[in-house]
Amino acid sequence: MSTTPELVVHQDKAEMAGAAAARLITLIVEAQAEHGSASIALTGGRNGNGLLAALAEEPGRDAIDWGRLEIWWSDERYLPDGDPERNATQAREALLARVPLDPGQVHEMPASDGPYEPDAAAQVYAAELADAASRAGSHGAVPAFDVLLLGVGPDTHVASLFPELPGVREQDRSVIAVHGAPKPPPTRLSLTLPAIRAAREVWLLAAGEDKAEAVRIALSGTGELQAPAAGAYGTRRTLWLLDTDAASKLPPEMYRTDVA
Ligand SMILES: O=C1O[C@H](COP(=O)(O)O)[C@@H](O)[C@H](O)[C@H]1O
Repeated sequence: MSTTPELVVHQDKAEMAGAAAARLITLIVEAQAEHGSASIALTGGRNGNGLLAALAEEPGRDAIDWGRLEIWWSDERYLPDGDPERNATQAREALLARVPLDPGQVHEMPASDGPYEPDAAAQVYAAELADAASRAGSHGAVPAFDVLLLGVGPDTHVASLFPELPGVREQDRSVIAVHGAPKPPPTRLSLTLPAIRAAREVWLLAAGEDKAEAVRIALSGTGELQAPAAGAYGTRRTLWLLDTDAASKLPPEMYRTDVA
């Protein structure tokens, strides 16, 4: 079931990151109250890491019960463990190493110096997700993440699903290896659109002028093959968190500027 995108525009990238961090704290606390533990899927990229860094600085982070939070990724750059370009390395530096998380709660996608080739690595992560889903009593291939975060690339890519590449067409698998990505590194691992759509909430983050055209295209009825961001939505809520530059090509009646 698709949910209609809600758009919130913030003054600038820093305000957007701070507001998104505060919003994420609230969501996690509410999810923990509602069903015991919370599960979130992180994104890489500038805006995803900006949000995590803002969360690390936010005093409200102490409201989160860090022992009851499962952390996953929506995509990963297939690089050696600890590589500074890996999404997991950047998330560790921005937040994860600064909060009390047990390693068993942090579900990184496999690294290129591990035992798996990219396609096997995707299968291994898919199996880990399926196991977590079944332990949570779900019949789906992935857990119903409380929130799944996505950065929107200037070409409308989300996770590592790029326009017109085979990954964006995938309907059967939850995780795929991506070969020949137009953005370095060329080899990546990614959740697919059906896996993304299992999330209760999907938040798409975009800040900066270089994202304005991608945001316009994705929200103007373009199909998901041409604009993967258009195919990313949650079962309860789809939220686009933007700054004024990224929203500059949208008609103002499409969005609100409050931070509710
Ligand atoms: O390479 C990636 O890029 C996207 C977007 O990054 P941004 O820096 O343009 O915000 C990111 O969401 C994805 O996780 C990452 O692997």
